[in-house]
Amino acid sequence: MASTLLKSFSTTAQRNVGNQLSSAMRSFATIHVEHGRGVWKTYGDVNNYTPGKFQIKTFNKISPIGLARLSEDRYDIRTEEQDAHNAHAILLRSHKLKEEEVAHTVRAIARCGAGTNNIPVARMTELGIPVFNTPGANANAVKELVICGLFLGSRKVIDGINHMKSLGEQGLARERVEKDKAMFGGREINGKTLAVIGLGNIGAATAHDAAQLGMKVKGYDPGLSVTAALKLPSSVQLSDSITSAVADADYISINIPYIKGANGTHHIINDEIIKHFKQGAVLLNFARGELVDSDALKKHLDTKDGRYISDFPDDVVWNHENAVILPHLGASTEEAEDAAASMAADTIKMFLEEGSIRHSVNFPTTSLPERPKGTVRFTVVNKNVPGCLALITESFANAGMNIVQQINQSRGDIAYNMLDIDVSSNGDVHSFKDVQEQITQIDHVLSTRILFGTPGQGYAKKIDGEYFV
Ligand SMILES: NC(=O)C1=CN([C@@H]2O[C@H](COP(=O)(O)OP(=O)(O)OC[C@H]3O[C@@H](n4cnc5c(N)ncnc54)[C@H](O)[C@@H]3O)[C@@H](O)[C@H]2O)C=CC1
Ligand SMILES: O=C(O)C(=O)COP(=O)(O)O
Repeated sequence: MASTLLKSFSTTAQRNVGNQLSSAMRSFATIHVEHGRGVWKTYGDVNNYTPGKFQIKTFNKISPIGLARLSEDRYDIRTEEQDAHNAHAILLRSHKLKEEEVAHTVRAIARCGAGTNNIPVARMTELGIPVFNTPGANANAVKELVICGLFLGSRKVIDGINHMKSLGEQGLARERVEKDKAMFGGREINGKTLAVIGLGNIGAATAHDAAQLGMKVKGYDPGLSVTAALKLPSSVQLSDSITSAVADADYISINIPYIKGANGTHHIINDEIIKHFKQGAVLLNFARGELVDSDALKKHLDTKDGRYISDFPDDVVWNHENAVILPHLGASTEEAEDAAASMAADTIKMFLEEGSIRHSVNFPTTSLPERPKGTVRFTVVNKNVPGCLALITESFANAGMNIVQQINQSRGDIAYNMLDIDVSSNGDVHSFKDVQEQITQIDHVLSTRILFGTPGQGYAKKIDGEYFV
């Protein structure tokens, strides 16, 4: 393949490593790479591209405390309303992200929260884009609302409040209060049984606090890790199926991710499960609306005096007298918003500036020790197929470049590589761009980056043989 890059090894190659690297970084600040089908070339300017800063596209209200971790000198933060067609990363909460909102320049997406069902994760994996979330950052906020839900499901607090408003409007509150309260009797949670479906960050915290409040707690989670199990109170009784967990429960809290498709969790709480619910059982859904089959649930509310406390819209039971529907408030506390946005910002920063990966839902956790002086860091995303890694390392060897340290990790269909290359071994910035070009062309390689420390440079992406920055 023809390259229009001019090679200029001569002078730079002789300089000491420090000069060489800073010279390379200066050259990089002016190099922009345009990619077209089968062609790789450089040119001087790219419309609306801001050299030197990473552009971050945000959706939803992201906590300013979190965003402040992305310093103004290195990050250009754009809101939903602002143009950001050269965005390097996306930060969002519950916005339902469409593929067309992910510009070809986007290298990463971070969800300030737990659930990533609003992001087309499978497609992002195909495109080689890591998706991150913030495990545990908003769990306490949700747990507190689940505990509140236990009380809302036991005591007719909301009906009582509405009644008092209505009496107040008629000037009858004092006269009627003692007589009317008999309409709003309830029960206590102490001594009752709670089944927690999903014992992750929220479920485990809920199990813990419910036990403290005197409840008998049962739990079901086929993916329970040993670490998570050790954090659970010893009194929690583990069940081997949802059915056995819910069978004798007065309260059921569902705290699992929503996953579409085969082996997913769509309508996991369906007629089959709900028919095992006890008379008067209260279902708490602070996870996702789609986990529950509302038609089946309605029968439980209609015929078995069941209750439903949910954080999500529902077309069937939204106005049922036994349902309390909240406007997705679980994570809407200052503390949770700050914690989730801060964790997401730190994760994105780490990925953009160092290439390290943590808290990803589709990429392997990957990190290298700090980049040694006199090295340039490459990262490569490729499909997890045999032989790819050998071709990548061979490209450096063919260019006479020495790999100082490297790591290759895989997860499912994707593999991720970080490689620190000795800059004294060969050439200047153009030699590195040449190697990047060769690596990007390898079959199954999806994207490559050179991290020079100059933000916003050195990215190349290949989709169906077509290159993009
Ligand atoms: N209402 C709100 O504002 C919020 C809602 N959420 C929802 O809650 C969910 C859980 O959040 P976290 O506890 O932070 O996540 P997490 O990842 O810490 O825990 C999820 C747990 O569910 C388990 N699980 C998965 N599939 C299961 C199944 N079929 N049956 C039983 N257990 C299963 C997993 O093994 C894991 O332990 C999120 O995915 C999100 O949908 C999370 C945060 C805020
Ligand atoms: O973290 C989650 O999964 C949530 O549901 C929280 O959503 P939010 O960030 O409040 O829009």
